Parts: sequence; C-alpha cells; structure tokens
Amino acid sequence: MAAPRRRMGLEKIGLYDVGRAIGKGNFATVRIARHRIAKTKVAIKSIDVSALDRENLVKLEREVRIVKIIDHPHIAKSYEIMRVDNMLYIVSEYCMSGELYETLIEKGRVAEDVARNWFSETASAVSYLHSQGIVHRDLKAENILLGKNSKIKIIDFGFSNFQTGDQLLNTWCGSPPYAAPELLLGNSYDGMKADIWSMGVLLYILVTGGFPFPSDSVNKLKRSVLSGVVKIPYWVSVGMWPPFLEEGPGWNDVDLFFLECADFIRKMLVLNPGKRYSIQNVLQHRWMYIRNDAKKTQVQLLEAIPASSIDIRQQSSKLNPTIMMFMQQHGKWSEEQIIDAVLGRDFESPIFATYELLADKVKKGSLEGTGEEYPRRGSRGSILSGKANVDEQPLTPTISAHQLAQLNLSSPDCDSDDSSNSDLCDDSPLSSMEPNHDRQFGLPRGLEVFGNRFENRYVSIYCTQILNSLIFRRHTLCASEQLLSPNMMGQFPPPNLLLNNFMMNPIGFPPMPEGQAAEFPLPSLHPGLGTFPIADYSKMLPVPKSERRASAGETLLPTNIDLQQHLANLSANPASFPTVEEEGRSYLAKYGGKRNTVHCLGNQLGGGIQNPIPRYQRTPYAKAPPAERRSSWASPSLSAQQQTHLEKIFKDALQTNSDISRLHKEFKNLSHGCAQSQITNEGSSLACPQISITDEYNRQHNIAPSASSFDPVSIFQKNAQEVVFGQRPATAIGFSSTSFSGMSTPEQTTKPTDDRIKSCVTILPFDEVVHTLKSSLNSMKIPFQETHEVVPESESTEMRRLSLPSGVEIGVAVLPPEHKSHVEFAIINNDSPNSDFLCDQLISHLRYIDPTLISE
Ligand SMILES: Nc1ncnc2c1ncn2[C@@H]1O[C@H](COP(=O)(O)OP(=O)(O)OP(=O)(O)O)[C@@H](O)[C@H]1O
Repeated sequence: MAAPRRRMGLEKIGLYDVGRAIGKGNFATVRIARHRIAKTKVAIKSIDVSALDRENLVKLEREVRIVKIIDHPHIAKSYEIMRVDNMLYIVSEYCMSGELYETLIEKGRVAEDVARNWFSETASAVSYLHSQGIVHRDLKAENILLGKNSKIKIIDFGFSNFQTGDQLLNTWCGSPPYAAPELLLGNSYDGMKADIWSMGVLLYILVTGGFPFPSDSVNKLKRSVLSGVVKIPYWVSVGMWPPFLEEGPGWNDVDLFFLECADFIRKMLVLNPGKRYSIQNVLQHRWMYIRNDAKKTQVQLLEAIPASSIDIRQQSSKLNPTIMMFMQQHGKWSEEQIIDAVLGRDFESPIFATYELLADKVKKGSLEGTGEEYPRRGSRGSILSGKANVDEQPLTPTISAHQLAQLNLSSPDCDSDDSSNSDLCDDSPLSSMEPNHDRQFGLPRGLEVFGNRFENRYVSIYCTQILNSLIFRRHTLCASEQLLSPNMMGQFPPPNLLLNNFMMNPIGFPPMPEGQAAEFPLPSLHPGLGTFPIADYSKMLPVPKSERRASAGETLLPTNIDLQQHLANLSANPASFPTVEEEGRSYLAKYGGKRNTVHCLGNQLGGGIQNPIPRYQRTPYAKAPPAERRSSWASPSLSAQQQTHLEKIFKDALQTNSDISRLHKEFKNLSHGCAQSQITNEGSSLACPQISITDEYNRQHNIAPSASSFDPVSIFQKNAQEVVFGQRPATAIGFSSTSFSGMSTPEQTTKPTDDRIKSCVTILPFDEVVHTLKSSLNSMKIPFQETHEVVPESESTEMRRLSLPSGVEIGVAVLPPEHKSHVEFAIINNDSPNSDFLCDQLISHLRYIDPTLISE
C-alpha cells in the first residue's frame, strides 16, 4: 500500500482522510478519520511496528487476529488492517462519546439504573468474548467507550488472548487498579475470572464514583486488594432479607424487590478465583433484572448476542445490490473483486472495509428499498475456482438513483454535533460525489476543497494537543514491558544487587533472565515497584460534597461538581436519578430500624443530612470488636497526663461544637520533634504520638453520624496526617507483641517502638492454619523456627510460633470466646522492607482457603 501522504494538511492513509488524535496508548496513537467513499467517520489506531520488541509484536499480531474475528454490538467493530512501511493501522468504528472513564470524571457516579444498562451491555460483550474463548485482560473504564445513544463499545484488544478449557495464563497484563489479586500475586490465572474481577471494579466505580482499592502505589494497591476488604458506600443498594420472610420455597419471587448491587460487586471481587463469579453468574445475578428495567435489561442481554450472529449469517448469505452498485461506481472495483473480498472477509483489502462501512451505514440509516439483494455465491472456494457455483440470478437488479444517493450522504456521525466534525466532515458536493480515491485504483481525484475549515482545524488540533498533553493518562501495564520497561529498570539496583537481595530475602524479586522478559514472575513483589506512582485513583472521580462521609473518605473523592447539577444536566428522566439525600431518605423510610440499628436519627450538633447507617458500620473500624473501639486513645508514648489533656479537648470540642483547631494545635505540639515522614500513616514510627479517634463517642451519646455533626474522623482525615486510622490499640490479643522476653501473655503490652502487628481471624482449624503457613514459607524458601507454647489464658489451648530470621513472628492460636483461629504477625524488626509484604502474602494464602477470613 502507498505510504500515507498529506493533502492540504490532512494526512491520507488508504481510503481515509485522517484528522486529529483522539487518544494515545502505550504504543499507539488513535486518530479520527473519514472514509472517502462511505463518508463514515472511523478511528484509526496507528502503531509504529519498528518500535516494538518481539513480544509486543506477537501481541499486536494477536490483537489483529482477534479483532478480525469478533463481532458484537457492544464491541467497537474493526473494518480494516493496513500495513504501510513500519506502520500498522487498525481502522475501527468511531465511538463519538468518548471514554466511559471521562464521562465518570465529568459527571461523577451514576444512578444504578444507568449503571445497570452500561454494565449489562459490557457483560453481554464479555459473555460473547468468553464464549469465543477470548479473554480481554484489560477491561477498564478507559477501554469502554460510548457510541451513539450512549451504547457501550469495548475497545483495545492489545492484551486479549485465547484461552481454552482449564488453561491458565501467565503473562502479567492489565491496569493495576483493575487487576485481580492472582495477577497482583504473580500467580498463573484464569483470564476469564480475571476479567470478572475487572468488571467488579468497573461496577464499583460506576455506582460509587471511586475505586474499591484506592492507593497511590502498586504496593499499597496490592495490600488493599489482598486485605479482602471492599468498603461499599451506604448508598449502593444492599440485598436485604425482610425479617418476616424466611428463605424457602417461593423466596425467589420476592427477592426482586430487594436491590443487591453491593452483593453483586462482592461476588465479582472475591479473592479466590475459584469462588468468584463466572460471566454466566454475572448475567444471572438478580441485580441485572431489577424493577422496571427487568424486561428491558433481559431484552438487551438476549438481543445482544443473537443480533450479532444473525448479522453475520445475513452478511454471509447475501450481498446488498445497492452497495455493490455504489462500490462499482465509486470505487471502480469489479463485481468479482467485491464479492471475493467481502465473502473472504479480507480485512487487509479496502474493498471489504468499504463494503462493511456502507453496509453499516445502510443498517443505521435504514436505507429504503434494499430488499433486492445479490445472491451469494456458493462458497469462497467456488469464487476462487471460477464462476461455476454462482447462481444464475441477475447480478444487476434495478437500483433507484435515490438509493444510490442515500449511500452517498454523509455518515450520520457527521451530522451530529460532535466537535470533531470540523476536522473531517466535508460534505461539499465535489468531494462527496467524487471522492479522492487512492492512487492505487488509478481514479480521478475530486477537487480538494476545505475552505475556512482548514484554519479552524489547525486551531482545533493545536488546542487538542495542549489538552492532550495536560491530561494525565493511565495506561495498561504488562509485566515485561510497562512495569519493567528499560527506563524503569534503570531505576532499579543493578541485577547483581537484585540477585543478592533475592538471595537474602527470597520474596524479593529475581533478576530478569536475559531474553525471557515475558516470563518475568511476580513483578509486583519487587520492593522498588512501590516507589512508582500510579494515578491517585482515590482522587479521581468527583463526588458531591454533601455525599462525602468518613466511611467513604478513602474511597471517594473531593468534589467540584454538585450532584444536583449533574442530574439536572442529564437528559434522562430525573426521577430515575435520586439525589443522595433522596436515596438516604427512601432507604431510611424503607429499612431504617429494620436492618441497621440507627442509634439516633436526630442530630444534636446541627442540621445536615442524616446517614441512616451507623458510622461504625461504614468506617474502617467496622471490623473492630466493640471492646477495641473507644472514643479516643493515644499511644503509650504519650504520658497519661498528655492523653487526658487531649481527650478533654476532644470532649470539649464535641460539647461546644467548636472547631478542633485547638486539639490540632495541641497535637502538633506533642508531635513536635517527629520528622514529618514519621508521623504519616505509612511507615509511621510508633514512637511518635498517634491518635486514633473512632465514632464510639457519637454512638454512645446517640449522636447521629451526619455530615455536619462533629466528625473527628473526616476532619482528621482532611487536616491531619497524624491520625492512624484503624490502628490497633496499644494492647493486643494473645501472644502478639514480642518475643523478646520469650513469654507471651494475652494482654501483654506491645512495645510501641518496634512492633508492627497484623492479625487475622479465620474459621480454619488450627492445624490447617499452621500447615498452610508452613508450606507457604517453605515454598518461598523462607526458613523459620517453630515453637510450641500454651496460651496462659486457657491451659488447653495450644499456640504455635513461627519465628523468621527477618524479624517476623507469627503466632497461631485458637482463642476463646469464638474459638476461631487467631493469627498474629508481629514485625519485630522493621529493617526488612519485605516483611510487610510477606505478612500480606501469607494472609492472602490463608484467605484463599478461607475467603471469610477477617483481617483486623
Ligand atoms: N474506536 C474508537 N473511537 C473513539 N476513540 C477511540 C477509539 N479507539 C481508541 N480510542 C481512544 O484512544 C485511546 C487509546 O486507544 P487504545 O486503548 O486502543 O490504545 P492502547 O495503546 O491499546 O492503549 P493502552 O496502552 O492504554 O492499553 C482510548 O483510550 C480512546 O480514548
């Protein structure tokens, strides 16, 4: 094919006039273009093949292979593959409304009805892919575009692959915030289950406006994902079983009344891929069929898949005579050439693309009178071998001038108010009726008139470039290329250092064997990765101020858009978009007092909306047993006097509803002397004063946890780095604290200066926990010393301690009153940056066997 050339500043590639860039990926630039015969706008993804290494070339060819075979209404359709010099171009359907991600950024979370529509369209596309044995592996809001009428269109098959039967995949692909835990752990994985995890993240984002695992580094993300805790804000519908109904015969008829988005999300975000939903489960979940939309959604789901296959069947059985005629006139191709390329689905031929674009235009524009159709040749084989099998039906049916003219109209896209029109929609009779065919067809070229649009286009391109350069883009990572690109590798210690590190600490990251980049395992375990910033997703999506709660504070974002305004801007029926207040009120009216104990609905400290869900059920402390909750506490490094003083100021602030600047000031004074880095949450030294304030005070005093009540958590979260959220109190259960004395007591005071404690409770039997921990350590080649002890509190309870040379002490015991296995990880020696990871890894191994395991 001829090399691209420019005409009046507009680049020409094949039969396309190419305009401004509309997107950029790791290796690709996507530009808007217009097909000169069909006059349809398309997106052209261009990839400089010479810049790709062998592995990425393989991926690219796989992407090409896959886009050629997929065809689904909710997947952006590909029309043509062009190879010119070093460039490869993938021409696909142009999705005019851009990324779902950008829509969410702009408008914030969406109502569940809207989320349901988008999500079910996505699910139908994923179901189609999985049924074809294809996994996408990079599902994310940035790869989901909105086409005409806000229909979902999945794009970017750069990481997709074929997966058959029980086959597991190994390559680390995807975007960290959407990556399944098994990928984060570097395990082999089932790509289909990994897609479902990404869908869970997607649905979470749609209905909450935030990420389920907010973090600003891969390490933090990993820890958050592996903790297994998904905090879901109160406004997300919760499956609820009315107290008067027992589960039993007939209960299925009733459950449609109860919304279950939270349950649905959790089913997709199950750590254990074996227990995670499959796409079939997703399609069948009740939330997908809720209320008035039940019919519509079902229809959508049913329609989506067959529509596509019917389409394929129709296409293969008939060729449209109007289109054939039009192509013969405007493309000067012979009938034989057209039939051959179309039936052969020759993506590398401009003929096939032209036919498909025109056919889609006919479909969209409901071209009249196309009932008469060319009979299809018997088979491709017959075409290749001559005309023998061609039916003896007339090949030149009567086609009205009107029908041909209709094909010649601009694409419906060009009539939209899409701003990109100015780039590409030139509907002047000359250019439209006599398109500039590529030289290869040896056709006359129409006069190329752009007039004033020429200048405007440049202004527009220039502005777009500025905008593009300002927008912080998030890209997909792949273990061997993005996570460990040469640049990034440059930031790591040299390989021999890595090797030493690995030898010293086997959970470190092994050096990359030469030429085996693709097999690079466990990329996220490299300590260095923690230093790579990824987008701060926690600050990504705007949520109205009125909706911010301490509970969602970590997940949700500061806002600049008021939901009301957003709702007013939406053209859809506002009734389907209740405000958060309305949601809260109706939730309260329906369920208040039934399910959640709402301690006090009044707000003693001022007005503001009331949150029907008690704060302790939605804060990071939700899991803490009541005994561990307190109105405030200060670490033992504060003197008793200082502590009393702080608590007094805190209580004063509560009673007088005054601000807490005094408390802050006081606290700052106490913190004085600690380096800033020491008083932040991450890596804090427990030697510094720390305060953890919970809502217990509010709860005890029947103060409604509302936006305008005194809300130490959110105030501190906003203003003070010093608060250690969810920090355990200074005393810990069991043997947790230290092995220095060689003795453990149930209530032994931790050594505040050197202990870091993680603990979890599991229903697994003691022996199984010990066995799992030991075999995990063995498989990681981490030596340990095992000691048997008896928990003093209960003579009969055995305790096992595993001591690691890196200074991690692991204790396991079954403790009363629950008689569940308690596991404590005490990091005695903070020198090893990997100790934290190791503990998280071990916890996640346990969680694989017991998904109900609770981290404390
Ligand atoms: N068909 C399309 N219509 C409109 N915009 C598109 C289309 N295809 C891609 N884009 C835009 O271009 C961006 C990059 O495209 P794409 O994701 O295919 O590239 P990529 O190199 O694979 O990206 P990444 O490296 O992030 O995975 C998309 O996020 C989207 O904004």
